[in-house]
Amino acid sequence: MGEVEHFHHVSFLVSNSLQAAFWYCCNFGFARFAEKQTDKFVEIAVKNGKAIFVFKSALRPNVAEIKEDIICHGDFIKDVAFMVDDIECVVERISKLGARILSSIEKIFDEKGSVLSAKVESCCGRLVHTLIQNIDYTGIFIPGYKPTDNFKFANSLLPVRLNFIDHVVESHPPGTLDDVAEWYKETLRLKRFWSVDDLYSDKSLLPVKGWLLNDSKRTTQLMIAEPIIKKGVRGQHEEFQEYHGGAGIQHIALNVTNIVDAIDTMKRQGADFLSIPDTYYDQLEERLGKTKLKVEENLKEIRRLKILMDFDEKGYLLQIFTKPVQDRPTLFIEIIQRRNFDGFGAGNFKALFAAIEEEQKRRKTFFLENEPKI
Ligand SMILES: O=C(O)C(=O)Cc1ccc(O)cc1
Ligand SMILES: [Fe+2]
Repeated sequence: MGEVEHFHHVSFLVSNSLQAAFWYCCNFGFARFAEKQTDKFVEIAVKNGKAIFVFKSALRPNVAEIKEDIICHGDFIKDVAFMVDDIECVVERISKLGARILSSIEKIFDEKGSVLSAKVESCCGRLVHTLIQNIDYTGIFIPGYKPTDNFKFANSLLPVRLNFIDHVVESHPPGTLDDVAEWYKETLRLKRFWSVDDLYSDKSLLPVKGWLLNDSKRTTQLMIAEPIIKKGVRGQHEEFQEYHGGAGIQHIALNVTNIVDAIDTMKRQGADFLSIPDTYYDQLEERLGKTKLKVEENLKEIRRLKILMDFDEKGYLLQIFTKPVQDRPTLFIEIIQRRNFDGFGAGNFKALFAAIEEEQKRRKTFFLENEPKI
């Protein structure tokens, strides 16, 4: 007991929740469905399938609880919320470990029933984790949120179907993964499922260390990553941490059943993804030609839409990554489809890392000598 069941939602702290929510609805097919307002904050919840994002902003100046956060990080993911089976057990373990309990267990309720909820600090910068255990809640989201209609304009767009949050990736400073993995094991019972000490070891690209942590049923996938520092250049995690202001969520992957349809629609409606060279698809088709794997999708469409593909003898995954989704080069979104393949696209790391480094060079954040002199 005392285990995580699945991601419940992800909550962003932003300067204007209305605009952020609208932007996510237009780009990724979310629909606004719930809202909560207090004297200090407004929160807007958007949903697509089981994936729920919440955007929170302050309604007045100098709100103490978030002042530091907003000054330091800009718009960012503040809270990765988990559904747990026994909140008392989890909170007790967390307090024993010495982590701060930001809100102790509380029963929250409205006319649709109740849940137990608590909030704890994480070991990932200023990220927090809300923990939720259901009692008998039948409402739309969490007690206290009122239903809202979707944005009229977003309703008129072509639909995009997402399923759920496939995985979340945290970016940590170099040399800290052991402690981070230990923290998630001791608190949330997330265990290391696999680890790669060098996610991509080609000498021409910058290495990243990444470990995948899972709950026992493997429905919650949390990846923790850190850079392996190289002189003279700023890798993707150094760039993230420098612009974000420390450790934080680097990307969120959203699971889909039909990635070709989803990406075709998202691209038509303006979502901006990393570009992949044609040579990647020449090599992919050659490698696929040597296997007996049956691919349902049209490879011409995969090439046209610049979707990445990795496979083994049993199945395959298709994935694509957006450019950063705010002014700073920090958080990005991944769309992923799995067909009998629950690993990570190790065969895609080269293409992904090359595309990210290309973007870094374009933004002039890759080489350290280009650092702006303040
Ligand atoms: O391939 C994926 O979807 C991953 O999530 C792996 C990953 C982990 C860390 C990175 O900096 C980049 C990619
Ligand atoms: Fe990912």
